[in-house]
Amino acid sequence: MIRFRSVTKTYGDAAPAVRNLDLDIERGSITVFVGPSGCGKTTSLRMINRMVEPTSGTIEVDGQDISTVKAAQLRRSMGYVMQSSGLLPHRTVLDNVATVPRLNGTPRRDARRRAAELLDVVGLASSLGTRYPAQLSGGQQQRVGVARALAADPPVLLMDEPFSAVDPVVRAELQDELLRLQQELSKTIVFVTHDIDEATILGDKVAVFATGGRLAQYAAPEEILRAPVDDFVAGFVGRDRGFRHLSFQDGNAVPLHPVQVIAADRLADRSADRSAAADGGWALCVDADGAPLGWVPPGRRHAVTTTADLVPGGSLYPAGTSLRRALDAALSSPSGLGVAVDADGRVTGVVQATEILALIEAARLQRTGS
Ligand SMILES: Nc1ncnc2c1ncn2[C@@H]1O[C@H](COP(=O)(O)OP(=O)(O)OP(=O)(O)O)[C@@H](O)[C@H]1O
Repeated sequence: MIRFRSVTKTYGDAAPAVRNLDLDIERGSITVFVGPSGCGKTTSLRMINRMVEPTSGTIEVDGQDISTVKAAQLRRSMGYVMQSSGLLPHRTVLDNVATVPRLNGTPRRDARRRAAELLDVVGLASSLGTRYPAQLSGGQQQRVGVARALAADPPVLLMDEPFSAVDPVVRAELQDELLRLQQELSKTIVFVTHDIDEATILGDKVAVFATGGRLAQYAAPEEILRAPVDDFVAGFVGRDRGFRHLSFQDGNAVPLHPVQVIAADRLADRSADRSAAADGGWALCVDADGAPLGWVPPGRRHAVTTTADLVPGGSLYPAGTSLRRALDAALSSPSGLGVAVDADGRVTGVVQATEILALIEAARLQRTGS
């Protein structure tokens, strides 16, 4: 547990960067500091490992006031990941990851073996170990940064906008990867971001900071989206917050309907599925494993003879996940039918936007007791 008690930080004679912060961060959870630029997120994060000293107040880690612990010793128990991966350019990836264990006295060979394991843990091929940082993509460099922070197996991981310099697709991958890692590792992670979407995806708890270093709200992400405490938080979580909140609503109750399916290797078969064409419904083409390939529009069965003729599908709904995924699948599908898939990517049925909206409305009525 990391505990901030009435912590204020003032740089020189400027207004406080962090103002009277009280915050309890639970062990083994991901806590996200989010807020606009200059509101004191990084300062708050850096006070945890004494890169920045508070002007007043105390910070405790597992009951111990960190001002009584040597900064170097404290930092050994806390991995740190920055926006720029901060890798040493003249060292190979493997040696970068092995740096802290080496400093801690781990023999070179053991440190390298552990480093190679960690590359695997963060989803990097071991062949990348002999490269230099400049020979990696931005996303790969950030993964190495995470591996390096994990190398000494610290209980606490401090992450300062670690994914903000990579493109949105890679960023989403890195977020998924972090959540997967956390399931295995159960570290206490404190994560700084500007991005409310990232905060709600990653955080068990989210601390929204307002300008002037004030903690505006500290709660589970679903609560922040559903019930922002003030206009500042409401404005910060933004216009899409109703839609984002659907991420936290269980999709298990969404009715799955059967869909007309055509195997890809039957597309060219003129004698097959004529009746399907005649009925005027949308048909879904699937590959040999049952994964969706695209749609055959009503009455167009005769014109679709190869997969190149298919109408591309929308997003997929991994069955039972959130209402957001279900609704997005339905809204993005050319047929209006959202394609549900199982864990192996096989089509299990389709969902309809009107039915999902009815569930959302029922949940709202239940919540408000009306
Ligand atoms: N070393 C420093 N010396 C003087 N002022 C600083 C220093 N570090 C931060 N500040 C000031 O403290 C305030 C909070 O900065 P901080 O970096 O903690 O905010 P932030 O929310 O992390 O911002 P960003 O998202 O832009 O990184 C800002 O006004 C900043 O200019």
